[in-house]
Parts: sequence; structure tokens; C-alpha cells
Amino acid sequence: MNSSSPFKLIFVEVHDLSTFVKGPIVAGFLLLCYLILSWIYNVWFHPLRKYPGPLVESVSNVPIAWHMITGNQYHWTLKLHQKYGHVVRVAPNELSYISPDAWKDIYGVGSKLAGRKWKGFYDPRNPQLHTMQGANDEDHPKLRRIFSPAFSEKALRDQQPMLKQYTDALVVKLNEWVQEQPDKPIDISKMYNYTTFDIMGDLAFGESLHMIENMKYTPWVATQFESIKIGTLFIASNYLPITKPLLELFVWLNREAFGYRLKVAAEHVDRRLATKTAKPDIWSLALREDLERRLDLHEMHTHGLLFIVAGTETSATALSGLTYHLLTRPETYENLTEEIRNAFNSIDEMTLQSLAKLPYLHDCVEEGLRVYPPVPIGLPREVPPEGAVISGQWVPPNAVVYVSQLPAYMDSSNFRDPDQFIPERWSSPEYATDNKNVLRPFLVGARNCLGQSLAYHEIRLIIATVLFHFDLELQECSKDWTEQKVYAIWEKNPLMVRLKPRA
Ligand code: HEM
Repeated sequence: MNSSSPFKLIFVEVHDLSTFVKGPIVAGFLLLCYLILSWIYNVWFHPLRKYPGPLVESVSNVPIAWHMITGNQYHWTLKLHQKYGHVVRVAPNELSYISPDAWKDIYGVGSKLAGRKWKGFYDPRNPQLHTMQGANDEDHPKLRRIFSPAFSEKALRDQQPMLKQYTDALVVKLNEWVQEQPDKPIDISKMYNYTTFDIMGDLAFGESLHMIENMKYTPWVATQFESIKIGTLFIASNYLPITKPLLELFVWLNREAFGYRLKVAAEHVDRRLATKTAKPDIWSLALREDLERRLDLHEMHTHGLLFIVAGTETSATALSGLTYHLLTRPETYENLTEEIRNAFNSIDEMTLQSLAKLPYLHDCVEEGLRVYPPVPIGLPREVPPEGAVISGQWVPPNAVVYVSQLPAYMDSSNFRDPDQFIPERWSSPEYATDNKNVLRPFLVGARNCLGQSLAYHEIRLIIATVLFHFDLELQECSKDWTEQKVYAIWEKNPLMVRLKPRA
């Protein structure tokens, strides 16, 4: 035996073992060879080798998958950007950006990447993607044209009575709470969720989900949070293909549960379609006669599901973040409350249009979206076969790229005092050097958020209604409320506040 050759040593010794033991040893050896070769390739030959990033992240997908499943992706990406600058190689084939120009290059109008949603993140089996959100570049504008009239300023004006109906119901419930148990704190974040779900139920299904009324989630709505969290496991498995068979088995074993979300959405949509109603909801505008593209029944169901997923938790998250930050900065809270209470003598005077004109409310909402964006991570796109120039640098085909939202908003190269909640930065010359156009919580370009105007109206109306009627006090147990995990979206903790009817 030649003792100078370790490979020979292994093979000779393996040769003497039983086949039962030999198999795993050979497989392990081959796996090790594969890993070493791929590490060498990733460091010295990979087309992204020139991009800055830590060595381990550049050679292996384990760190990104780990941070994803432990809910730590945002904090980890932020640290990497603070160390390596505006673009970081966060995984062998993946780049994260935090510069304003990257928004335009990746998602902007005319970008060839905008519609190339990375399948590792946007799983084609997810029914929510059998919609405009998952449509190709040819079909997307046609589908979007079907629904955009339902989100126009005119439609939103028509929907105002419905929006006010739910904010009134919220006030009734909050008043009942205060009268029955004046000293007992309430989870205001949950109340916001109930409100946005009831509103979207009305818009997408023509009926309330009765969550404000019952003060609890329906089982169907509760599965939305679980499914998003489980979804993170599926995304992570794309980085570690070895785990895929296990997850596939899990899907197969739970196939009924996976179908449940679409099934219930379909029942709601069917009920709405069977109702002849003059209500100005989404379907009254989406089923017009003059359309070049018609939806089949499955697409109606999947779009119903999309609106509920996209248009509820997001707005409620923005509201919760805004409320928390207002309550941690008493001066700001008082200024905003004063602006709202001075602007209206009664709640009936409060309209979507009048709220949109309140300057301090505007600045607070923008700042709330900056420090606590509902989608804090990056939404990945795949570079097309011809490659692309992003933020002034060439990126090779098939690389996965995105702008990481919260890391971009928390970086001192974009904002002065980035981790402070300072609404004044949106209007004061003191903050003129802030890179304000990096704030894109609704994305940019043709694939941006269809419900952006609705979301702004909802956020303004709900926060203004609450502050008009009540004084709020943050409870000690929620002092560190933003210390939360992120599973694509925030895993929100209860936001406990004490309410007092305004004096
Ligand atoms: C603060 C609240 C909201 C935020 C931050 C937000 C953010 C976003 C973002 C980042 C996207 C792009 C998703 C992607 O590329 O994967 C998106 C898409 C979308 N959002 Fe929102 N959203 C909000 C509220 C709403 C509301 C109230 C609706 C109403 C139903 C809505 C409906 C949609 C739809 C339909 C899309 C898909 C658009 C397309 O693919 O063309 N969103 N939203």
C-alpha cells in the first residue's frame, strides 16, 4: 500500500468492507469531491466571482437557506450590505442590491427582468400565481387591464362608503372593549388585520368575513399565516435540493390541506358571482363586456385568493408598524393626533380625499413604510439569457437578483439616521440628502402593486379614525415589538396598547 496516496488508502480499505458499509462511504466520498469542486468553481470560475461577498456565502447555499428558515434573512442581509456595500453576493448565484438605480434596472418599466420571477421563490404550484402575479409578459398586461379599473381613484371613491362602514365597525368594537374592560390592553395589530380582511372580503367576495364582528380569525384566514411560513421552507429547499424529496412527500401527505385555501376562496367567489349585485366591488368592474381577454372560472378563483393574500396582511402590517413607531415617539404621535383632530369636527367629515391632503399624515405613512415595510426582503428575478446591466455593472445570465427592501431603507448611504423614525425627513430640507426614491414598498414598473392607492387610502383612513377617537398608550410588553422574525413577511407579535376615548 502506498501511504503517500490518501485516495488509494481509502479505496483499499473500502474494498475490504462489506457492500452495506461500502455504499455510503463511496457516496460520501463522491459528495465531498462534488462539494470541493463546486466550491472551487464558485470562487474562481463562477460568472459572479467578481462581486463582493463573504467567502462562505459565495461558495455555499447553506447560509442563505439557514437564515431564511430561521426567520433571520433581513438582519443577515442588512449586516452583509453594511460590510460589503450596495451590492452583495449573498449566495453563489444570487446578488442583493440596496441602491435606487437597481429598482429601475430590475423591476422598472422596460426591464426584461421584471416578469422573470425566480421559480425558486414563486412556486408555479401555488394557485396564487395562476394569476396576473405569475403571468408571463404577454398575458400580464391583459390580466392587469381586467382588474385595474377596480383599483382606480374613481372606483375607490365609489368604495368609500364600504371602507367607512368597516372603520365605523372597528370603532364600535374598540369602544365596547374600553367600556367593558377599561384597563385591559388590546392587541391593536389583530384589530387592524380583522379590518383589512373584512374590507378585502367585501371587495373580492362581495361579503364581509365578519372578523371585526367576531373578534377572531376564521380558520381559513388563520391558514394564510401558516402557509406563508411553510412557503419559506419550500423556498429554502431550492437552495438545498437534497431536502426536496422530503418536502414533496410532505406536500403529498397534506395534499388536501394544500388545496384548502383555494377551495374556500373558490366557494366565496362562486357565491359572489351567483349574486346579482350593484355593489362597486372588484367583480362588478372585472366582468365587463368590452374585454379582449376573458377569465375562466379557475382564474376567477385564483384571483380571488390573490386579492385576499396580497391586500390584507400587507396593509395591516403597515398600520401596525406605523402605530408602534408613533407610540415610541410621543412628540410625533401628538403632532399627528393634533393634525387629524384639528382637520375634522366630526368623523363624517373625514373622507379619502381630505385625508390625502394632510401633510404630516403623509410624512408619517411614508416613514412608517420605510422603517417597517410590509415586504422587508427582496423579491427575486432571474437575469435573462442575454444578461443585464444592473446598477452600472454587468450581470451574467440566470443570476438571481433583487433589491432588499429593509436593508436598503436602513442603510446610512441612503438615509441619515436610518434607524430613527423621523417623519420630518419627507418634507424638511434638513434631510434633503436622503435617497428618498429608494423607498419602493409597492415595487416599481408594470408588475408593481395593483392595490397601492387602495392601500394608502386604507392606511390613512384606519389610523386617522383610531387617532380621532382614542388616545393610545404602548404597553411595556410591546416595547421591543420590532424584534421579530421575517418569513418573507413579518411574523408580527401582538402589539399591546391601552385605549382611552379621547377627552
Ligand atoms: C401596504 C400595503 C401593500 C404593500 C406594501 C404591497 C406590496 C406589494 C408588492 C411589493 C407587490 C409585488 C409582488 C411581487 O412582485 O411578487 C405587490 C403586488 C400586488 N399587490 Fe400589493 N401591497 C399592498 C397592498 C395591496 C392591496 C390593498 C391590494 C389589493 C388587492 C394589493 C394587490 C396586489 C396585487 C393584485 C399585486 C400583483 C400585481 C401584479 O402582479 O401585477 N396589494 N404588492
